[in-house]
Amino acid sequence: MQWETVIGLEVHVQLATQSKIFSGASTAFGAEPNTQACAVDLGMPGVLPVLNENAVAMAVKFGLAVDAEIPETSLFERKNYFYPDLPKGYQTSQMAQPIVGPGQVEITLDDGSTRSVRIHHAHLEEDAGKSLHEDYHGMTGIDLNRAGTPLLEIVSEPDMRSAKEAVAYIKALHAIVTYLGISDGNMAEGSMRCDVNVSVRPKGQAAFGTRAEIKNVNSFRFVEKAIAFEVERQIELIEDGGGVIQETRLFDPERDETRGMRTKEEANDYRYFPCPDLLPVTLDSAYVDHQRALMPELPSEKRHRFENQLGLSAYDAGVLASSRAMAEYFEAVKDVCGDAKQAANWVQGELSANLNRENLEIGDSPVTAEQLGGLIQRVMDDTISGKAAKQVFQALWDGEADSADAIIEARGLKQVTDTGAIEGMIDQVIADSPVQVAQYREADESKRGKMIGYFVGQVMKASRGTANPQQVNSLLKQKLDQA
Ligand SMILES: Nc1ncnc2c1ncn2[C@@H]1O[C@H](COP(=O)(O)OP(=O)(O)OP(=O)(O)O)[C@@H](O)[C@H]1O
Ligand SMILES: [Mg+2]
Ligand SMILES: [Mg+2]
Repeated sequence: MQWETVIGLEVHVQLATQSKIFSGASTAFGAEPNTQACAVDLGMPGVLPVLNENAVAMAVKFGLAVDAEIPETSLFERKNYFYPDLPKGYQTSQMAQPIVGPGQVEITLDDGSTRSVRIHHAHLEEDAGKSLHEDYHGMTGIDLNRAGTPLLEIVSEPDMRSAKEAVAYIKALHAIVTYLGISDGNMAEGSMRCDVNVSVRPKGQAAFGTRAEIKNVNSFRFVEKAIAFEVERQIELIEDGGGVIQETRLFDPERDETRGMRTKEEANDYRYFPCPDLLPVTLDSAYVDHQRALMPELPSEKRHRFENQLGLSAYDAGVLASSRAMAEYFEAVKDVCGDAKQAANWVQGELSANLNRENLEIGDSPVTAEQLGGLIQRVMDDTISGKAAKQVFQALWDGEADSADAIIEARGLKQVTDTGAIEGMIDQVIADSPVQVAQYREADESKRGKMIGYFVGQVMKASRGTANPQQVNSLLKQKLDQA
């Protein structure tokens, strides 16, 4: 039997506000446990939540970035459940009337093809606290610092059909939220967490199979592994005559497997009801237009501009626009050297190879955009050869000096463009190679182009690579053709 995988994702994005969604407590990461949870975050009696306007603005910007409808009215509701990290006994969330309506995201697969994934909706909610199982000698500690941190939960339609598509989708969301500056997107610190819903069905069947939901998968690689394991588990279950039950599972990154946690609650188990402490949120079109005007250029817009205005290939444009940091670095290099194609080649070639090798993000590159732009300038104005440029790059990377010019000077890499000096070397090579010269002069014009390579090589060797190859070529031609 041929099986088809169906995937839908719930992605929780931590919004980059300074304070919490309903209180003034700080959201800074890494503070001492329980120093950043105030009475509002804990739901103490007699306190009232006040909605953080920045969280609203961020959610609206996200909605506009995915072509979503922004409903005029949205509503906060209480989602009631008991858990030690939720002392309030309910999470303030949105259900029936979320802040962002249906939209869509364009995803790019490894082969460069694109497709669209529909967004069902996105809603605002508060985060819960965190259980700390490791550090307390057999006891579980509860850190409530995270309680009340604003989250945007982005719920996709079950539109993805492979782990690769799911990863491409998360990457597309990551690019959007970091471009918008509404989240730092740091997956290791939990700023983006995915619940992965997976089901399988016989190929050709219209109805979906029963889904399992894998909670809190927090890296691109784990998403891929969790899906691979889950798909196999479900197919095996069904082929053995059993069935998948709708449940919440946990991914164990040490064993690359998912394990059952609890059977899935139905929405009505949560007894959602409108939060009596918070007014409905009403956004008029002037507000939405204002937010639209504040939006920066988005990944897909940048990609199209790189392609259409700067003349880059679709592939190059896609890679360079994939993160805001990469796009900004590339544009800074281009502005210094004045040539988009050269800038693209160097950023994706030499620079990326070095970053990958040392496992660095572009933001941590030891070579700055100004330095790389300066180096490319020296290649373009023929001060150094392409070969010498690689040496200079490496020296910049190693911190040998702080500009390409200083390294070129110190290492004596300047190309010889003085015609007299080059002519002297050419004359010497011609005098030393009587046999080759005779062969060249007897040969047809059509063969000479190839034969000249020998002489160019000799002259370059004599100059230790510093002669300008184009100049060597044309001067050699003149001299050899003369006699
Ligand atoms: N048969 C299916 N196979 C795979 N994914 C599915 C299937 N049915 C629904 N999904 C996906 O599951 C997700 C359901 O998320 P949603 O937030 O609506 O509900 P939930 O998981 O029940 O609620 P909660 O927010 O409490 O986890 C969506 O992303 C949807 O696309
Ligand atoms: Mg959900
Ligand atoms: Mg869910």
